[in-house]
Amino acid sequence: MKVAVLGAAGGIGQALALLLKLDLPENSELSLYDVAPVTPGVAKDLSHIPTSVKVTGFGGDDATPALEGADVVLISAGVARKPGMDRSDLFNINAGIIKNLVGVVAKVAPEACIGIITNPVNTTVAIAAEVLKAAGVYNKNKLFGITTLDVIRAEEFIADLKGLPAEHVRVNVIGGHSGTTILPVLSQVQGVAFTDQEVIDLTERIQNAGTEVVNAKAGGGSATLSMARAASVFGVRLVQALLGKQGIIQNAYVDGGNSCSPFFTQPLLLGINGIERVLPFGELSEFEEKKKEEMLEVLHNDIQLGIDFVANN
Ligand SMILES: NC(=O)c1ccc[n+]([C@@H]2O[C@H](COP(=O)([O-])OP(=O)(O)OC[C@H]3O[C@@H](n4cnc5c(N)ncnc54)[C@H](O)[C@@H]3O)[C@@H](O)[C@H]2O)c1
Ligand SMILES: O=C(O)C[C@H](O)C(=O)O
Repeated sequence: MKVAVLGAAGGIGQALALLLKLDLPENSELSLYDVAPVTPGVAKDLSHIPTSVKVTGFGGDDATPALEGADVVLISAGVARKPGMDRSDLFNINAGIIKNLVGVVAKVAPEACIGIITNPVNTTVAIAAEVLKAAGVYNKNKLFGITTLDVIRAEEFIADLKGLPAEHVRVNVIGGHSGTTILPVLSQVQGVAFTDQEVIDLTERIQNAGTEVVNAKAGGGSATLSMARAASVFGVRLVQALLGKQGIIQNAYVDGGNSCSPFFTQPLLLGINGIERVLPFGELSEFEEKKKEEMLEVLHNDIQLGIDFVANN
């Protein structure tokens, strides 16, 4: 399997490349691309780590050589937030980046699974879908918004609050990836009881965790190391499923035929062709059902913004 990382010289990209070099299945190929000229050097640096994962790197304006033969494409190319910004403020710059890069993927690696990291994810995934549709190569089972960071954050926050090993906590996070569209389904967490106030506080903290990091980095960007971990978990599990490993369930933001939204984050059974089955997100508490209904207008508007962007550009 060949995995390409687009945006590979960035804060997420370099850390993600390191983790994939270490964690991808034996004899996988890792291809790095970024407009930054340092990218071949990032690959050379990683190539000195003794694993069977072979790394190549490409800089400049053309992603084509990095995408040749790619089975999975992970995209973190784009700008990150500064304090005072919402993820939607990144749209004006990142929309064009995603449109252009996915256009190259459509030409060079039309069968690849695509994982979008670049914000605003609620919108950039819709942009990617429209670009792939226009190229005649759209496969809804192979396009993912990577929202795994919300899941690992929820697991850590709950473990910390309840004094549990984070490795033993599993949380289903649904919706999208911005503010109130991020909905952790705390009522489904096994073996843990929450007071009503804990549910309110935890939900808000998980929804605002990105901003927590942006503010703490004081203008130095947004989450990179935790995102690299999240994206590497997603990427490695997707590759394992593509290679035939059974029973891999992963939440991601997808065109899953959910009646509540054209794109929605929910549990997925992964398989050799990407999404094998979209799984139900299960029963929600009254609080969660209310939060879900409240977020849908924002989510729908975010998605429409992406559709309109491709239609008009
Ligand atoms: N999905 C999530 O949960 C999540 C989490 C954290 C960050 N993000 C998003 O990921 C993106 C990247 O964040 P970062 O901290 O790595 O930013 P960064 O600025 O450190 O890195 C971005 C990289 O993209 C590259 N780039 C820009 N335009 C490009 C193009 N056209 N082709 C190829 N490469 C290009 C830049 O050269 C840079 O190396 C941001 O949009 C951020 O909001 C998403
Ligand atoms: O918050 C951001 O801008 C980055 C990312 O979406 C996050 O959740 O950390």
